[in-house]
Amino acid sequence: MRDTTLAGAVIGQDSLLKQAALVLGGTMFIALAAQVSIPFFPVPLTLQTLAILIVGLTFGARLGAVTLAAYLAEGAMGLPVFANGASAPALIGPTAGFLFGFVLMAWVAGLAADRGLTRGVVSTAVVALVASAVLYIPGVAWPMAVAELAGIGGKWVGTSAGALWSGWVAPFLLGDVVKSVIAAMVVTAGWKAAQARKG
Ligand SMILES: O=C(O)CCCC[C@@H]1SC[C@@H]2NC(=O)N[C@@H]21
Repeated sequence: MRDTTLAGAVIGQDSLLKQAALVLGGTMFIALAAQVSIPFFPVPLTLQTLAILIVGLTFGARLGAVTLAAYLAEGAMGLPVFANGASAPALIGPTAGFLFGFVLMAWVAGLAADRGLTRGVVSTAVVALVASAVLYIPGVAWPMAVAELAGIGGKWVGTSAGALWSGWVAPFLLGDVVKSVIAAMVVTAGWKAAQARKG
């Protein structure tokens, strides 16, 4: 049977042990990428989204979303896995919408992978761009309204549309394009290598 995900083709996702190893490895990869950042305020530019795209595109929707849920759990437990070594407090800070949205982002990328849409560079880059765009829905909804509804205070809560654009969206758009193309190149190269190995 044809493997639907790259992780399945390379190491298999058939046993619980393999799935746990993938989830653990995925969270470590994302945590490392989170430390590569340019500390813009209030939202840093980081390599998290590149790592999340690669995880989602490689693991598929279910395991990708589980990996991101595990990543959030690690941070909630106090591990310094978020940007700039942050942990639990970030889950109610200005970037919390992005953090929770990472689960959705990995799921969207993984869904396309599960459907076989991530074999060519162009289609994979388009999928990665769509998943990157979807992330801004929770990313912006959080400071715009959700944090206030959740009873969270802060200068960034209920901020203006202009500030949302200049703090939460605009600085990252070019990077999203670059990260999407890199993720697509990595994943399609992975598929080529996996196929060459099979002969
Ligand atoms: O606090 C965290 O660990 C999350 C940081 C979120 C950064 C967001 S993700 C989308 C956008 N692209 C970036 O490079 N930075 C922001």
